[in-house]
Amino acid sequence: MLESLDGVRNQKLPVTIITGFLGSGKTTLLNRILQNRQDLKVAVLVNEFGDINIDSQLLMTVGEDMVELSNGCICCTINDSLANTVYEVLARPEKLDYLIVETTGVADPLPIALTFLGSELRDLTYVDGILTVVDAENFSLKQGEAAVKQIMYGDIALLNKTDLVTTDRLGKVETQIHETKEGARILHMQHGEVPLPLILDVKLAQSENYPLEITETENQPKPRHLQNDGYLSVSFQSKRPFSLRKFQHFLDNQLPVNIYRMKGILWFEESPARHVFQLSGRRFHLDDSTWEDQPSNQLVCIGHKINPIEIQQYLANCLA
Ligand SMILES: Nc1nc2c(ncn2[C@@H]2O[C@H](COP(=O)(O)OP(=O)(O)OP(=O)(O)O)[C@@H](O)[C@H]2O)c(=O)[nH]1
Repeated sequence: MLESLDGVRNQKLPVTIITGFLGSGKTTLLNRILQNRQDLKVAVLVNEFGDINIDSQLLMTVGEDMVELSNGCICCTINDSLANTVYEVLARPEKLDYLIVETTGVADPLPIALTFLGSELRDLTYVDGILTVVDAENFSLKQGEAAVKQIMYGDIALLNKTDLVTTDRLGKVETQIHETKEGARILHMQHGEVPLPLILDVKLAQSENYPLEITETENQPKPRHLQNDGYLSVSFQSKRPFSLRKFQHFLDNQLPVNIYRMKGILWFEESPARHVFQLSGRRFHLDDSTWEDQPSNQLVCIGHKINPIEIQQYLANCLA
C-alpha cells in the first residue's frame, strides 16, 4: 500500500502520530518503523519532555530526515512550532513519503492532530492515524488525564510489552481500554514489533469525532498542561563520571516512587563503555555502546510532583 504513495507527488503527505504514556515504547516502535521501511523517506518529529533530547540520540536512524522540535510539552508549545517545523519539512527539496510525530509521554494527542486539521497544513497533509502505545505492565487510567486522552483519541491501541505480563493482566488492560473507548482497535506487540501495513497508511483518523469545543478553541493559548497535571522533568548533566556503586544505591534506596521514567546516557568511573540507561515504572536496564564523543552524563527523570532539588542532589551524590 505504501509503495503506491511513491508516484503520487501531488497527494497530501500522510502523518502518523505516535502517542502513549511515559516509557510505553514509542521510540522503540519508531525505531522499528525506521529500520523496516528504509525504502520510505520518512520525516520524524520528536518532541521530548525534558531539557536534554535523549530520544534523538537513541533513534538508530538519525540522519538528514530527522527534525527535532524544541523542548517542551508538546500539547502546550507545539501549535506554533509543530506547524512551522512541518512547513520547513515540506519545503525541503527531497521527496517525502511519510511524516511521523512522536509526542511526549504526557501529551494529549488531540492538539497535535488539530494542528494538521486546523491550518493550511490541511491542504498539504492528512492525519492517517493516531497510534497509542500502551505499556501492558504499567498502564493505569490513574496515570492522569493525558493517559485517558491518549486512549480516547487513539485510532489503534498498541498493547506493548506483552512479554512482561500474564494473560490475565492483558485481559484487564484490554478491559480498561474498552471502557475508555468503546470499540477500540487493539493490537498486541513486543518491542514495537507489529506488521507495519496494520499501522501505517491505514487512513483511520476520524476528525469528525474530535470534540467541537476543542477545535474551536484551538488557537487560544493553552495552559501549561504538564505542570497542571503535576508532571515535572528534571535533567542532570555532568562531565564527571558516576560511581556505579553510588548510582546503584540511589536506585535501590532513594529513587522516589513518583518517578515513572528515567532515561539517559551514563558514564561510570568503573567502565569505558557508554551506557544507555532506561527506567520505566520500576524496571530499568543499561545497554552498552561505544563513546563517539567525550564521555559525560546526561539524564532525564520524569515524575509526578517530584522535588527537582532533591533529585539533583541525589544524583550529584552519585558522582565518583
Ligand atoms: N520488556 C520489554 N521492554 C520494552 C518493550 N518495548 C519497549 N521496551 C523498553 O521500555 C523502555 C522504554 O521504551 P521507549 O521506546 O524508550 O519508550 P517511550 O514511550 O519512547 O518513552 P518516553 O518517550 O520517554 O515516554 C526501554 O527500555 C525499552 O527497551 C517490550 O515490548 N518489552
